[in-house]
Amino acid sequence: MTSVTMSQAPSESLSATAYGTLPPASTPSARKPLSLPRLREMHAHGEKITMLTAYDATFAAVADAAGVECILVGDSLGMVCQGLSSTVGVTLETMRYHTECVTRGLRRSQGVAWVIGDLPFGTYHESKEQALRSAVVLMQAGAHMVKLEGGGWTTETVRFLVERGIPVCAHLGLTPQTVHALGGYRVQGKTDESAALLRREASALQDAGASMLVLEMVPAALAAEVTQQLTHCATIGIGAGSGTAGQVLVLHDMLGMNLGKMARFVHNFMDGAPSVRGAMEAYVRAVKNVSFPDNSIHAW
Ligand SMILES: Nc1nc(=O)c2c([nH]1)NC[C@@H]1CN(c3ccc(C(=O)N[C@@H](CCC(=O)O)C(=O)O)cc3)CN21
Ligand SMILES: CC(C)C(=O)C(=O)O
Ligand SMILES: [Mg+2]
Repeated sequence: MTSVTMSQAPSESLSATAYGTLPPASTPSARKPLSLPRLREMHAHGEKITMLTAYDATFAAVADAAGVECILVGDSLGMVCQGLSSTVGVTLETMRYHTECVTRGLRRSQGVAWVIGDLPFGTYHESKEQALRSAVVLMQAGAHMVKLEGGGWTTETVRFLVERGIPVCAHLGLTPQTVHALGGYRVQGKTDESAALLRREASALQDAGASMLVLEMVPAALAAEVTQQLTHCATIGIGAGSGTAGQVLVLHDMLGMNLGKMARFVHNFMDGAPSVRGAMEAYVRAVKNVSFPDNSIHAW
């Protein structure tokens, strides 16, 4: 009893000084902020990592309050918010603007989510120096980490950013920024050769210092294998089955809202949920207890 009082009193006064009055300890916003050490701990303990996209202040605050640990300001906003037919047309200025909206919402709601800014097409392709300049724009907008798409050719860039204190999330499998080279939004890593290449690239990205790796639209067995192979980099799946260290979905998709047809890996969490926050809480529960994704429905 004494130890509880002793350990709570100093942290309460410290928090009150730094952040003003905190909500009661039972509210989600009283959770510990996610950090790279906390991420490593979750990964090591096999606790699933939850991620959703968000593009504005209110949705970010609600997702955080629902217990979503990571918020990805995805360049999918080009398709979802701007009505583009791919993510290729999204600019760094647009990503900076939405990253600021999200981080402002989290600041005002005392949210603790880990914010990942998606580097858009063409802003990290030229050189590692260009990538650093682009990453700095998103970090100064409040992101904690940047994400970039691609395999071997990005490893030098990943190392350059990580050495300079910028946490990096890599992205393999279906990389939407290269949709025109891939010939559509198709499953990747189906052949022995492409699966072997993906395994090699995943290892190289981990060695370069990436602490997360999105695996998009790859067979569940391959994603599970890569997840086991990476001990220092947490895989985050989307259309990659239930064997990854965490999951991500596009916000509008999981709320049942889409301009075209839904991808197979999507589940509408508004089904049976009383509110948007309830749907997000259902998503967090389903990812944590590994009931989403269902490999017989949502994966390849
Ligand atoms: N709303 C939204 N959700 C996403 O998941 C998403 C975006 N936008 N924009 C960026 C990329 C593009 N993504 C996409 C887009 C289309 C399919 C799709 O049409 N999938 C079909 C066909 C699969 C196939 O041909 O093999 C499917 O049934 O899943 C999948 C992922 C994923 N990302
Ligand atoms: C689908 C996720 C991984 C993404 O990159 C985005 O939303 O832009
Ligand atoms: Mg993206």
